[in-house]
This record gives sequence, C-alpha cells and structure tokens, in this order.
Amino acid sequence: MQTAHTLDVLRTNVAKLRGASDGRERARIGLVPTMGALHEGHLTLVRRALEECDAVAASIFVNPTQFGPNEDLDAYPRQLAEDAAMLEAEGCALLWAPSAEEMYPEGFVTNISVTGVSEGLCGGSRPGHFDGVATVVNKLFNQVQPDMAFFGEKDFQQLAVIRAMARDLDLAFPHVHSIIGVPTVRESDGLAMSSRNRYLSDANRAAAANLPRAMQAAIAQIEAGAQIANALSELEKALMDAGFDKPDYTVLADAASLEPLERLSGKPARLLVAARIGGTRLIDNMAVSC
Ligand SMILES: Nc1ncnc2c1ncn2[C@@H]1O[C@H](COP(=O)(O)OP(=O)(O)OP(=O)(O)O)[C@@H](O)[C@H]1O
Ligand SMILES: CC(C)(CO)[C@@H](O)C(=O)[O-]
Ligand code: BAL
Repeated sequence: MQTAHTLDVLRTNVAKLRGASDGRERARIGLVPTMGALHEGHLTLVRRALEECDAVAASIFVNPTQFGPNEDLDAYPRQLAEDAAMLEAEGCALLWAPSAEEMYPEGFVTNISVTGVSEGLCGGSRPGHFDGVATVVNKLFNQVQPDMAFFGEKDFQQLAVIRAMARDLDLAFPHVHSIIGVPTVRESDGLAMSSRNRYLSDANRAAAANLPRAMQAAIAQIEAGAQIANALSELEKALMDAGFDKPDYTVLADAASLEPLERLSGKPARLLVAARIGGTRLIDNMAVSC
C-alpha cells in the first residue's frame, strides 16, 4: 500500500493505480473516506469497495471544519500507523492522509452548504457540521476522482447530504448510484460500531447497548400501529432510565427526504436517534417497515 501525505504524491499514485489493472485500460477506483481510528465498520466499507472496484483508496483526515468549537477535535483518536497496517492487511492500495495545511492552505475561502436534508437532526444539534462534511468530501472526490465512494449508513444523514451534493453539483463520476451506502456494522450486543465508543467507561459502554434495544422496541410499537409521538416519548424515557442525557433527537423520518413523519406514509421510513451518555454523543438509525 502506498501512503500519500501531499497532493502531488496522491496524484502520482492515483495515476499509477488507474493504469495498472490486469491489462484493463482503466482501473476502477473505490474511495473510502474516514477520520481514522478504524474498526470493523470501516473495514467492511473497504471490503465492499474491493468487491465493486479494481483498487481501493482510503482517506484518513480528522477534518477540523466539521467539528464545533466545543466538540472533540483535539480528543479525537489518532493512530495512523495502526490504521495503515489494518488497511494494508485488507488489500487497500492507497492511503491518502493529508495534513490540515495540505487540505486547507492559507487563503482557503470556499464552503459547500447543502440545504434541506442537512437541516434538523445532527444538522440541528451540530451547526455547520454538514458544511464541513460536504466541503471536505467534495475535495476528496476531486482529489482522488474515484469511480465509486463508500459511506456507512450509521451516518445516515451524512450519506443523504453527500448524495444531494454529488447530484446537485454534477460531480464528474456519479450518478447517485456511485455513492454506495453500506449497512451499519454492530457489536455483538447491538451497539453500532463507532470510533467514539472508545470514549465510553465500562459502565457506560454496557448501558449504551440500551440505545439499539430501545430503538428496536420503539420500532416494534410503531409497526404494530402505536402513535408515533407516544413511541418516541417512551424511547426517550427508556434512554434516560438507562443513563443517557435527554436525547438531542428521537425522530421518525422519511428515509429519502429526512422530513419528520407523524404517521407512516407507505414510503420507507427511518428511526434516527442521537443521545449522549457520560459526555459521549452516540448516533444510530434503523429502518421502519411502512
Ligand atoms: N458501524 C459502522 N458501520 C458501517 N459504517 C460505519 C460504521 N461506523 C462508521 N462507518 C462509516 O465509516 C466512514 C468513516 O466514519 P468515521 O471515520 O467518522 O467513523 P465513526 O466510527 O463513525 O466515527 P465517529 O465516532 O467519529 O462518528 C463513514 O462513512 C461512516 O458512516
Ligand atoms: C465523511 C468524513 C470522512 C468527512 O470528514 C467523515 O464525516 C466521516 O468519517 O464520516
Ligand atoms: N462520523 C461522522 C463524523 C463526525 O461525527 O464528525
């Protein structure tokens, strides 16, 4: 695996990768953007990319512009050597790990802001977050020029924002279908894997498994015809009983527009939750049958 820390080295390596695939004219490159501190969720994205493409490039960049002033930018785990070894073992061909100065040189003045799907949910509780995500992902797409890009459904709203951005800006590679959403990978007790799970104390880690459990209970109620408002307020209560703070949100939303729903509409729906336990903000989402 080649590692690039500068754009020049990245471009040279991308060009080499494109020319080098079993006599094919042009290798298909899959991009897996991450912030590092890799776990099985990330590695599942890499494996999926390897199935769909000839070569995989992963990026590791803890993007400062998507963190709010009181968020965990400084505390966010950084372990580049360990991550690189994991990616290499999976068969990743290229690691793009720029510095903040390489990504945002002096004089950087551009911002990409997606409206609609970025509003509410995490966009409501993390102002500016999705501008930071959309801008850096657009840069990553331009830098690597992948044929496909792979994102986790764990960050469901992020996936919707990136799809909207790619569609609206006519990015060179995608049809929206070139942005692949990969189902959430979970721990054995159901907790969605996340780099931030490592912030949890043992007691809070055990209690955190109540998040997916309580969501499943709410979904069972909703699918059985319960009032959505009642099911959501029971979900909130179950989380607070388990030691979570009052959740940032518990929302049943249309799975495409992310507009909140007061009743099932026959279209795909999603239950989305963000809640803190012991200062760690966890998010999760699950499909609801309509
Ligand atoms: N459990 C998971 N299952 C599938 N994809 C995941 C999972 N966790 C993260 N991803 C995906 O990996 C990519 C990189 O995410 P990121 O590096 O932020 O990891 P993370 O574990 O979500 O970290 P954080 O705790 O900061 O949210 C994103 O597309 C994200 O949706
Ligand atoms: C997509 C992303 C790599 C952009 O910084 C980040 O938001 C993440 O890891 O999900
Ligand atoms: N996994 C999404 C990146 C973030 O929380 O900033």
